[in-house]
Amino acid sequence: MSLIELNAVSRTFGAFTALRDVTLSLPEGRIGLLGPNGAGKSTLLKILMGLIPPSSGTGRVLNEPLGGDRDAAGNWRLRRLIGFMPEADALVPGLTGVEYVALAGELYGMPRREATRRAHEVLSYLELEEARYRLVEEYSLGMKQRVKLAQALVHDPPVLLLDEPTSGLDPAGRDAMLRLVKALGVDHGKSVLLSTHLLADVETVCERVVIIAGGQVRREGTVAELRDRHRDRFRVRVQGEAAAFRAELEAAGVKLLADNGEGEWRVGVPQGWSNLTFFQRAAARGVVIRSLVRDEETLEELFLRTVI
Ligand SMILES: Nc1ncnc2c1ncn2[C@@H]1O[C@H](COP(=O)(O)OP(=O)(O)OP(=O)(O)O)[C@@H](O)[C@H]1O
Repeated sequence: MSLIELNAVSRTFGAFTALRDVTLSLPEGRIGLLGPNGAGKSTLLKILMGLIPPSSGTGRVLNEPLGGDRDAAGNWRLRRLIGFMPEADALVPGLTGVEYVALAGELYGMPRREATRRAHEVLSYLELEEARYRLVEEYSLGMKQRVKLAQALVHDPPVLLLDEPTSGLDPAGRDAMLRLVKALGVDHGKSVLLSTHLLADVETVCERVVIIAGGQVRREGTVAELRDRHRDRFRVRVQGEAAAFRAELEAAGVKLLADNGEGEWRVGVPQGWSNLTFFQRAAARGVVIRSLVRDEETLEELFLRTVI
């Protein structure tokens, strides 16, 4: 089944357009929603969760329409399918960890006893067993992030929408959070939409990535596809009849991306082109290649180029 289908979804706040014409079709799995601050990630998650409606466009999550029906108990059907971890500190002071997570369970429509039972289970899974009877406001930042994740998991939804789950964490806390999120996907079969501005978070956890900037989808695909697409760059330094050689390369479909004016070029090559192809063509022209190195664009460079 498709995880998310969006058809020309836009969202405005007054005169400001936070999301513009977002059309997406995403399979189940672990998906990174990657974009700089203000890109529209939180707005998109809130629309998927049904917290705010789109201004225009339609969509489905696991086949349930956005803004769709309520069940007999008056709960949005969509909300049962989704666990949402907001970026903002949504903790309720005065409650212990277990009370807080159980309350979230009741808000998702679970009977109280079941919500409490699940709260204990989920807190143990997230390594908060010891802390579960302490007040949430006394938790460290890492614990607060985990208890927010716990409340998203309490009703055992198939889909998790996580808004910047590593926000504010130190490297060890970040690693721990990413490990937990990945395990929820790999070991427990949850689909995860992980919103972040950190490419490394996406690379650690996700199979696919949607890059969003200025309220628009800029790229979408598997993380591997995005990498592969950029294995076509070389840096080449030549000696001899450079101009004729360069013209020949361009005629063969090589793109000159940069020329430092001292005989070093940065080029993009067509498919099937190898190191050997350079040497063969150079030899035929009487040109000497003094150095030839692959010059892959890193995913980080790709991301920056995409969003700027
Ligand atoms: N309720 C609102 N009223 C007015 N503007 C809003 C509202 N919510 C979001 N925006 C604006 O929409 C844009 C996108 O915000 P959004 O929070 O979706 O971005 P984001 O990608 O999640 O970034 P961040 O990581 O900084 O939260 C921002 O310019 C923000 O100021």
